[in-house]
Amino acid sequence: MPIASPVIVALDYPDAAQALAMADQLDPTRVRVKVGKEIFTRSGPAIVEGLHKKGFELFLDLKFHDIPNTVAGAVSAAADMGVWMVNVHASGGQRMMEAAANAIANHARRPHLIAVTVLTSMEAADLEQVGVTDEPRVQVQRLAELAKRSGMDGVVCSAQEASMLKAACGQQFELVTPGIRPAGVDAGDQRRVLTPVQARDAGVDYMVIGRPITQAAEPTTVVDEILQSLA
Ligand SMILES: O=C(O)c1cc(=O)[nH]c(=O)n1[C@@H]1O[C@H](COP(=O)(O)O)[C@@H](O)[C@H]1O
Repeated sequence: MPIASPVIVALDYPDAAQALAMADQLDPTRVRVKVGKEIFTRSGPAIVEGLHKKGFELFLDLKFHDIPNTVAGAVSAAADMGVWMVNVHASGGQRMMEAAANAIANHARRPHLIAVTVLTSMEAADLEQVGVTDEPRVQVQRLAELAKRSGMDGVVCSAQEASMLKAACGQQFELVTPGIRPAGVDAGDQRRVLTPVQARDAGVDYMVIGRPITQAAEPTTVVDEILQSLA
């Protein structure tokens, strides 16, 4: 049965034991979890299996970005693992995203297929260094519209762009937003941030939250506080 919570906890840990220990403190009926590049590179599909066994719906965040044939195969492998959500980089282009969508179109357990627009750690100066002179929100909307045309279910963006994208791409187009920081919590390397309540009010569907929970002295208290603030 799908869970109603918008919260996805990013399990960014250097080993499976720590990620699984954190998961043991979380309730799979109240939050989803995300497996990213650090833990997956260390532990591989075993960490996905371990979290599935604990009953979690899982976002496999490997941000595939390669030639269409390679990304199609990678997304297909993710679907075979039974993950709930998987992502690619929208900047891989329309043919790459269409190949990814086609690869899983008829999969029995088709995951949500999401495209990353502009990383939430990037601001205008970072984009300029890679040759994009538009403001982040302009580039985000450009890539979100391309992702929609290419058959993606939604995008990863900052909550700062959520209301703009709901207007541009429609209510059904899913918005997954990292860069979430409860008031007073250090932004770290994130640049385009909002609080959980601001993100909800902006219309996001899912919020990815890592260090504010995983680095807290009492992670479960932080999860409770976030969920209560959203209730
Ligand atoms: O795709 C992602 O999940 C992602 C995209 C993005 O633009 N920014 C971003 O921070 N993320 C991921 O979201 C998580 C955010 O973690 P915290 O900054 O610790 O809350 C990390 O696991 C990032 O890899």
